[in-house]
Amino acid sequence: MPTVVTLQNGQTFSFTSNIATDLDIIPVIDGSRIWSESLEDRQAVAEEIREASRKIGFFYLVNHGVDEEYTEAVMRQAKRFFELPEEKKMEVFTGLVPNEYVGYHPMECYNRNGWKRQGQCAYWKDQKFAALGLIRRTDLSEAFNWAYDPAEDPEAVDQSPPAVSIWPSDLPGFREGLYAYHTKLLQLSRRLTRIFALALHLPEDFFDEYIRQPEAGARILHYPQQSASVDEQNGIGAHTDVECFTIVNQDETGGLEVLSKTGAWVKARPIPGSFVVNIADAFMRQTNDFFVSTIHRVINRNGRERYSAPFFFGFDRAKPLEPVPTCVSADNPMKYPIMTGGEYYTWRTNKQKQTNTRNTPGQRAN
Ligand SMILES: O=C(O)CCC(=O)C(=O)O
Ligand SMILES: [Fe+2]
Repeated sequence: MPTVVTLQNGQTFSFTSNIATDLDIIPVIDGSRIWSESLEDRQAVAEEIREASRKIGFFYLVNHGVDEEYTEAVMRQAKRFFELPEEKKMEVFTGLVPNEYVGYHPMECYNRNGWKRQGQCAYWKDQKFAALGLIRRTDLSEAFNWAYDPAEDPEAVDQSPPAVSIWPSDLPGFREGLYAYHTKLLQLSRRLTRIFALALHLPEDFFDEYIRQPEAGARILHYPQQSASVDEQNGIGAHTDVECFTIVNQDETGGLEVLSKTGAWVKARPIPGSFVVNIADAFMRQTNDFFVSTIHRVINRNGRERYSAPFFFGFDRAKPLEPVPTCVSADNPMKYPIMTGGEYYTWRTNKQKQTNTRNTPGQRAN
């Protein structure tokens, strides 16, 4: 019997086996050419990215130009933060900030894949109901998110938007370490956006006006080693990302899995020095499904603690996500209603925050 799951973007999907395989379906792309002076080189890498983005929606980027000084520093800061006592981390609880995804997301409080039966709910622990099936637990991970801040963007055109992130007290160097990384990833993402324009057979500067003030949030995550089975619990449940594309910096533990088009879970094994890049929902909408936003999850049964740092890049909140002209035609009209980036992100953020079992009605974002 295939398992059917409904995601927060409304999409349903199914898979027949919950066991991930090692199939090599995620291409490894040499990113050095995205920085090349030669348009031919940039077009060549763009064609590889085009194929990856429409077939699987995931690729590894090696030789991406971000020094390991930054990728390692962000992991060190992650370890420092997650080692703090729970009450210290709860000082920056995300439930305190309506509409924004910033701050601390506690362990085992979210349920990304929409499972109904949660460990915290007493009724499912009752013998007579427990007999109805597995007790399913909320995601075994904790996260801290921070947002774009024009003061940390060397290319910012407008310094007026307020910084929305919240920061723990008494953790010197934490904010600085995270923003040093964030600024490098902003630079890489702006460059990649130009390559995505070429990949969509558009002029290279086509999306430039969308990324002067981008939506660019990031998070650090900690996944303890799980002892529960994959059927009972995930590190982060099956989901798609919200913005245009995500750049994931993962440690050497492993655990990220991608759902292939044939319904098999495939391991995105760690490749030292690489980033994993994936297409997210706003880009899939804008390209009228030409690029695919692929379902993924994390299961850490690898015998050690896992840390990761995804960076989520999206277009300016104020701009309508107009269809990409090379992806619509009389025979292939736009499938989605047009809304601004901001309207789309806010809707999705609130949906996600409401799966947090710790939000009290007073704290709930809406
Ligand atoms: O930890 C990872 O490798 C991926 C995390 C992820 O998918 C997310 O935060 O959206
Ligand atoms: Fe994700």
